[in-house]
Amino acid sequence: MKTPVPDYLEEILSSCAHETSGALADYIPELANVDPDQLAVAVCTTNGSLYCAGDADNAFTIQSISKAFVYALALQEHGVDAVVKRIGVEPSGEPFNELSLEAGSGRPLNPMINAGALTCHALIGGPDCDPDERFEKVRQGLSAFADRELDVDEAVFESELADAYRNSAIANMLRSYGVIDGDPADVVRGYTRQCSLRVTTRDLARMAATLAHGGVQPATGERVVDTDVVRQVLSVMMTCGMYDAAGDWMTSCGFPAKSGVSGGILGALSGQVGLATFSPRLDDHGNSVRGITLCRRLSRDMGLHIMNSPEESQSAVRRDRRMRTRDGHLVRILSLQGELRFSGAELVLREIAEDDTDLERLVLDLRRVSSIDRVAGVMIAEGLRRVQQEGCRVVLVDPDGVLKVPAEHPAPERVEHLDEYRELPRV
Ligand SMILES: NC(=O)CC[C@H](N)C(=O)O
Repeated sequence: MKTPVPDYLEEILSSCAHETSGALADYIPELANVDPDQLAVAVCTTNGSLYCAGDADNAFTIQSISKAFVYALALQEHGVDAVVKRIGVEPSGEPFNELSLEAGSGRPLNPMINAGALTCHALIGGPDCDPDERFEKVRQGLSAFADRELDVDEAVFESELADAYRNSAIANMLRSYGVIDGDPADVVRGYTRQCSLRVTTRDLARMAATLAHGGVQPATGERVVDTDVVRQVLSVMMTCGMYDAAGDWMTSCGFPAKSGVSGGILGALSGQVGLATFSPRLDDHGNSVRGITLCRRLSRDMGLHIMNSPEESQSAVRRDRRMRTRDGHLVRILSLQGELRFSGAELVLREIAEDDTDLERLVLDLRRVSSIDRVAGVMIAEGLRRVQQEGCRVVLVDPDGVLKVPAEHPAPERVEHLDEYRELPRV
């Protein structure tokens, strides 16, 4: 059997291949020289399966997509609180290269606009780090996300640096307000090199999958950043990743994403997939026109919108039986199923709490439960502790050990199967 995923990706590429609206970014002269018809998509799951279509191995510069990853590296190095003191997390509603700081705090509004990204670059390695060493830390960090040594497109770098008046103005503003230390020219140079790192659509999908996988690179198994760092990065991507088109993006695509002026878009949905698109023509916000069309399709077809209503889920309680043992004890057997989270655990606890019979034995059959998350585990363990305290004997049928009972709670009895109770007469 040939998996249908590549055919699907080919199909969505051909459905938007005819679109030619938008324009190449030309404020970086070298970017105006690329082939505008390039088109690619790549999807990488959190278990490392990668699917590509179109020009997925064509190289282009990462540009603003680097901001999400350098933010991750800064958070990892300094901790979330320290970074949030320096760079805000509010969507700016302004173009990415606006000269603006948050009223009151004087911080850049967020790390996805240039003011925040320049500040973020400067945080890597601390204030005394040599600028070349700082860039090398950034390059190595991004390479770890991609599982490939990334290098710089020197022509794009020189081309942007020669014309970097706007970013120099922003860096000088940051220096004058004491947001960055050191020479603003070094920060602009390092940041511009960071934006000139060369990637392919395939690389971006791998980098995205590392975010979707909680900071662990799916192919290497290497932890690149911690889970709390990833949560912070994805949250800021969700609210600020598409600049002044963030609201439109949220409603139509609804997954955390970051775009760059060379035409890439990277998106990540926690626990599921990382994805990337590449098409160089941009809309007025600086986002790839066909990239947005592709992301809308992917979101709709693959159910990636984080606000989608969950599919109708089964009740956590699959069966509820009462029996009396031969020696006369009343037993209630609750058979549970599925993935137990807060609402499932609440249902189970309510069923037990509302039991007005003189319950002497409670059997929880967990063989059809696939997982119990942390909150549901704590709730059920506490419920069981309480019924045990009231003198009820609790038995778990949990051969796979899905319920982890905290050490300080009385350990319930565990049996492998229900045979002991199966032949008993029903009440
Ligand atoms: N939106 C972008 O991709 C902008 C990145 C570009 N290097 C800049 O700083 O202007």
